[in-house]
Amino acid sequence: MRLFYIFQNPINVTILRTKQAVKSALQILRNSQKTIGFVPTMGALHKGHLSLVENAKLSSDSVIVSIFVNPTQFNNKEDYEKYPISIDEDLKLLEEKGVDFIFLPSVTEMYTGESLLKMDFGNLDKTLEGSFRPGHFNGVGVVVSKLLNIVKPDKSYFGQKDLQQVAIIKRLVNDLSFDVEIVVVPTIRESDGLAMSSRNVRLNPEERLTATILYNCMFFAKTELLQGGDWFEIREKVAKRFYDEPKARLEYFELVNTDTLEKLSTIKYQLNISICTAAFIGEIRLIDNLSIV
Ligand SMILES: Nc1ncnc2c1ncn2[C@@H]1O[C@H](COP(=O)(O)OP(=O)(O)OP(=O)(O)O)[C@@H](O)[C@H]1O
Ligand SMILES: CC(C)(CO)[C@@H](O)C(=O)[O-]
Ligand code: BAL
Repeated sequence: MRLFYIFQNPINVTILRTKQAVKSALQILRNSQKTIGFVPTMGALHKGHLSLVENAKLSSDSVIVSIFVNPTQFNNKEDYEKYPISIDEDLKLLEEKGVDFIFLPSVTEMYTGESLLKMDFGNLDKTLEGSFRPGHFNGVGVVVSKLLNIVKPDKSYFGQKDLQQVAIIKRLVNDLSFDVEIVVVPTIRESDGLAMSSRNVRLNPEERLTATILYNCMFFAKTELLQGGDWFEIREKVAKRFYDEPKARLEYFELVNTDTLEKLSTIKYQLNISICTAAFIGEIRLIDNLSIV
């Protein structure tokens, strides 16, 4: 019985709720030359997040995961209020994965009053998500800067699913000389292609089936492009597929340079190209992207 109990609780994860607690706990590691891998999240964890944790475990001595639903990156009040929260389940999953520390700050621990700092990333935050979620990347830029300053990791892990976020964070880290390596982890998908996302739990069963339209359209477009198809004709066909699906509403479907996010109309003479898309499935807004070349 006792052995069983020990087996069920093999790892001791430490929960840190304040900046000071993070500082003290990680200083001990730094003093003994241990490398620190950091995975920032907003919780409601799934296999996509766990893949970031696995990558961190492989290349860092100690792993810290933050769970913080950052209010300043939500441009839509209802999206913030309905953002899925499953702390108990999250802690269990992270403990099973062998994470060393979980940073679980409150909003008042992260923000004292209104955040006045404004970040401008040029074209990077004006296009794609930036056009539809005003202020979103300012909120992401500020909170990621705060988290990196608090944790001071050697490496920090982000998902390719949020391609624009990756481009912006790389730029942020470079421009502000954060001493951290940004590691980008491929998108983990369900067996039918849907990118794993915390917001997927808000889809009803019918919407969950419809949600495959994002991946299916990107896959269709990629196949046509690689066979020499014209981008604008392909996009017309994609728009029609969305139009014919009453539960889906397309916001954008763009061909872009993966690093600069510059919009493209051909895959000729270029490398590093992705399709990026966002769509509402019912009331739930999902994003995804697919690398072309
Ligand atoms: N399917 C996935 N595969 C790999 N990484 C992912 C995946 N989904 C999210 N991530 C990454 O996990 C980190 C935390 O993301 P976050 O907590 O916002 O989850 P999410 O699933 O993207 O939620 P949502 O998009 O609904 O806000 C980000 O770096 C994000 O890119
Ligand atoms: C990077 C992040 C944790 C900042 O709140 C968030 O944008 C996310 O989960 O992708
Ligand atoms: N991973 C994206 C976070 C957001 O939608 O706010």
